[in-house]
Formats: sequence, C-alpha cells, structure tokens
Amino acid sequence: MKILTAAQTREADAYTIQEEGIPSVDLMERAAKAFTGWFENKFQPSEEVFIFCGPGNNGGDGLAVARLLHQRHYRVQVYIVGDTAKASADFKTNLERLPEDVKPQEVKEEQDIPELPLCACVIDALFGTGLTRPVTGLYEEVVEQLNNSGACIIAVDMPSGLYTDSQTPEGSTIIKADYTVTFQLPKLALFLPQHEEHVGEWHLVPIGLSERYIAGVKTDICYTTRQDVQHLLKHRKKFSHKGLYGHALLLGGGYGKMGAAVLAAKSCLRSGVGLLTIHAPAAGYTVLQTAVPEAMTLTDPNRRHLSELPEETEKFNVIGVGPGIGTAPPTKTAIGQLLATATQPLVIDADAINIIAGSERLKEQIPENRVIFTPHPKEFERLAGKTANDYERLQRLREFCHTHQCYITLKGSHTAIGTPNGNIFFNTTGNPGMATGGTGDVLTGIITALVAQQYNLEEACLLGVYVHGLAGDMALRTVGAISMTATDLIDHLPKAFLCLQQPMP
Ligand SMILES: NC(=O)C1=CN([C@@H]2O[C@H](COP(=O)(O)OP(=O)(O)OC[C@H]3O[C@@H](n4cnc5c(N)ncnc54)[C@H](OP(=O)(O)O)[C@@H]3O)[C@@H](O)[C@H]2O)[C@H](O)CC1
Ligand SMILES: [K+]
Repeated sequence: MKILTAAQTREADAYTIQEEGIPSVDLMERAAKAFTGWFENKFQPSEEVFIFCGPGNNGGDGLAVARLLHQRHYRVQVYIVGDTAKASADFKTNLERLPEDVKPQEVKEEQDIPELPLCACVIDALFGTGLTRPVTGLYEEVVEQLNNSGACIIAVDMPSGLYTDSQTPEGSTIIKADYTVTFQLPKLALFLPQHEEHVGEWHLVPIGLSERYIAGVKTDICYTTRQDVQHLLKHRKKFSHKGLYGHALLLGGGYGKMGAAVLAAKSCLRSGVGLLTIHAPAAGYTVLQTAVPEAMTLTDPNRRHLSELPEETEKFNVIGVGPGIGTAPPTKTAIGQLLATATQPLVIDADAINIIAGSERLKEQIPENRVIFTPHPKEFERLAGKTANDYERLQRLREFCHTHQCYITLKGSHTAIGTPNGNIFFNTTGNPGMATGGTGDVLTGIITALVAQQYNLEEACLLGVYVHGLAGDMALRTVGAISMTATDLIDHLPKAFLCLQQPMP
C-alpha cells in the first residue's frame, strides 16, 4: 500500500470530490463519521469529551465530530482556537451545523484556555496535513497545556504540530497523542520511531478516497499489509520433492554463541527450505546435530571461530551468514573470501555486517543485486554512517541500497526495507515483545529459506519481515510481551504461514 505526501493527500481529496461529484463538505462528513465510529468503539458515552479545533479542515473535522458525538449522547465541549475569520469554508459550514446546545467557546488568548479535569478525554483537531510551519503563540500555549494536562489525547488525522512527511524543525511544540486516528492511508511521520511520544498508537480509518487516484499516483514509499504479501506465497505442487525448495547454507555460530546458529537454522527449516547445511566452528558440532537434527552440519577447522568457507559452496542456492559469528580475525578473512567468491544470493546479518562495515575494501566488494543485509539500527549506522534524525536515516537507507544495489531490512518497530531502485517499504506486523535477543537470527533464517525457495530478493524481504512480525503477534497472544523469546517466534511460524495461506477475512 502506498504512503502519500501531504500534497498528494490533498490531490486525492480533490480528485475524489471531482470523480464522485460531491461537495468537499461531504468528504469531511465521511471523515468525521469514520473517526466517530472508531471513537465509539473505544470510549463510552459517559465520557466528557473536550474538542479543540483549529482554523482549517482539521478543525472542521473536529466540529463535525462534535455534532456526531453529541447525537450519540456524549457530553462534548468545543473550543475554537484562534481567529475564525480565517477559517475554511467547510469549517464554517460545520460550525453552523452544530446543534444549539453545543456552544463552542472561543480561545482567543491565553486566559481562555480551559482547565481540564483530571483524566479528561481530548480530541485534538487543531492541525492536520495542512500544517505549514511550527505552531507558535496561542496555538503553542494550547498544545503545551494539553500535553501537561494528563488528558487522554486522540489526534484527528495527525498530532497537531507534527509535519506530515518531512522533519519538523528542532524544538517545535507538538501534541503528545495517546492515539492518532488517521484517514485512509498512514502518513510517513507515523512510522518513524522519533515520533513515538507524539503519535501514540495509530489507527487507520477508511474515508473512500479515490482508488483510481491512489492506484495511479507515484510514490517510492509504501507499507506492507497482509494483502500485499499474501499473494506472494508460493503453493507447493503435489509431486514436489525437497530438491525443489532449495539447499541453503548457513554460516553461523561461535564459541558461546552457538544458540544464534540454532535459532537461524530452526527458523530456516520452519520457513520451508528443502535442505539446510550449517557450517560452524568445530565446538558447535554436537550442539547443532542435537538441536537441529534436520540440518546437516559441517565443521570449521577452527574450534571457536568461523575461519574458512566449506568446499563446493557453489552447490548452495543461498548463503545466510552472521548469527553468532563474532569478529575474530580469521572470521574477517572468511567473510572477505565469501564476498569475493560466492555466486549465489547472500543474506548478511549481525557480525558479518559489522565486519563489512569496518572495511571500505569489503564494502566495495558487495556483489550487486545479490545481497540482503538485515541490520538493527546500530549495525546500520556502522554500515552506512551516523544520521541526525529518522528522515536522514531513510535517505541514507535509500542511498546505500542504490549505491551498492542491495536490499536492506532495517529492523525496528516498523522495519524499513530498502531496495536497489530506491523504494522503501515499512512493515506493519510485530510488537515490542520481539525486542529480545535472538529474534534477529530468526529473521535471517526465514529470509534465507525464502531465497532458497526462489522468491526474488524483494519478495523474500517483504514476506520474511511480515511473517516474522506475524509470528511475533501470534506469540503475543499466547505468551505475552514480557515472556516472549526468539524460540516463541519459531514456535509460532507454522501458524503464521498457515494464516497467510487462508483467504483474507
Ligand atoms: N483527504 C483527506 O484525508 C481529508 C482530510 N480532511 C481533513 O483536512 C485536514 C487538512 O486540512 P487543511 O485545511 O488542508 O489543513 P489543516 O486543517 O491542517 O490546517 C490548515 C490551516 O491552518 C493554518 N496553519 C497551518 N500551519 C499553521 C501554524 N503553524 N500556525 C497557525 N496556523 C497554521 C493554515 O493557514 P495558513 O496561514 O498556513 O494559510 C490553514 O488555515 C486533514 O488533516 C483532515 O483532518 C477532510 O476533512 C476530509 C478529507
Ligand atoms: K490534529
């Protein structure tokens, strides 16, 4: 699914109005109904609701929501902040439509800002996608007071003060919402970790924007949903045999870190690989043969570290490398040898990334269109350099993938997948329970298995990251976020793949 800029959202709005031949105020009504539907599911009519409206269409939405909530027996208090002379036409229409017993109060100066009761429920409809500069003056005062009030804040479309698709200037005052209910498509700002305290939990509500416009608009940033990945899943033929599903080689493990190789191997097997061979330091032999009996194990001459590649590496369809390997000098040599000689796709994780990050010579040797890196943010920083904020980091992701013609799954709450042609895809599955050791090794195993099965590298990244998060979401329901371990993800992989094989609900 596409992520649109603020300008494209406005275009979608105008296109829909023209295509359907409806007045813009009707689209506002749809938006307000969609928001109200979400709100009613979350909050009881016994709640007193304080709605703060700005001068634009976001404020207009707030006024329409006030009317709809009033009709549904919520007690609403409406505050109009700033000068209504500048208000948009649809704002004015909705102001007129307010029932008599909802008397909006004007906030024209600081002393007009109301004291809110403890634990108030506030709807923030000050600014949405039309914000053009940081909030200052009276608006800033209102935002600060709301943030300090301890209220539960629900932002309409965007938290007021937050730029939709570019860096909000340093030091700006921004609403700290508990929930952001955004219209039709999520905005870029909602995916970025630096905005967590402003966005809270975000939810999408459809408002029927033109499908034709959305299908035709050009964007290089998308987010992946079940619909996007489900159709990628390949079905197995009746007369199939293990040779059809690829033979993967996993280079992993080190003394004291054999578990990382075990996790990657188990998840690789649970993700459909035909055959798996693990090449590990000699100390890992018994561990691996016992823990992963389905895999074949080759041993490195070095007991503690990976020091060389196995023979006949060309027979493998894919090589996954990194989990648990460390950065000892013999391992660095082996990674250099791998980049120089391997002819198949490589899935490169953990210390294999760190080793490449530490050597300009190795970076230059990254083979084009054959590598997937799976870094966490620190590893990405080592590989691609420090950045000042999340927007710069996305730009760096794009540039690195383009320069090296590689794929990167930059792990995080919304893992960002960069591709050689400059596209970025945000994942939408997963949860904070997955922030625990070993879950990255599981992702490496999954993606390696998918590449072995002839998914192209982009498909393997999109599907692998999605199913990894889906297994995490399923584990959340059975073991919870606190107790979740990487092994729980592997245990839930079968359910996650099964779920993707079912028709969409
Ligand atoms: N397609 C959709 O998704 C729909 C969205 N809807 C809602 O509309 C808003 C966007 O409305 P818009 O009127 O474009 O913008 P805003 O309401 O966010 O704000 C614009 C007004 O605010 C002024 N402004 C902007 N920045 C500041 C600031 N920092 N301080 C003070 N005033 C500011 C701006 O005035 P200018 O001075 O810049 O000219 C405007 O007056 C979207 O978010 C949804 O909530 C529709 O309801 C349905 C379709
Ligand atoms: K808002």
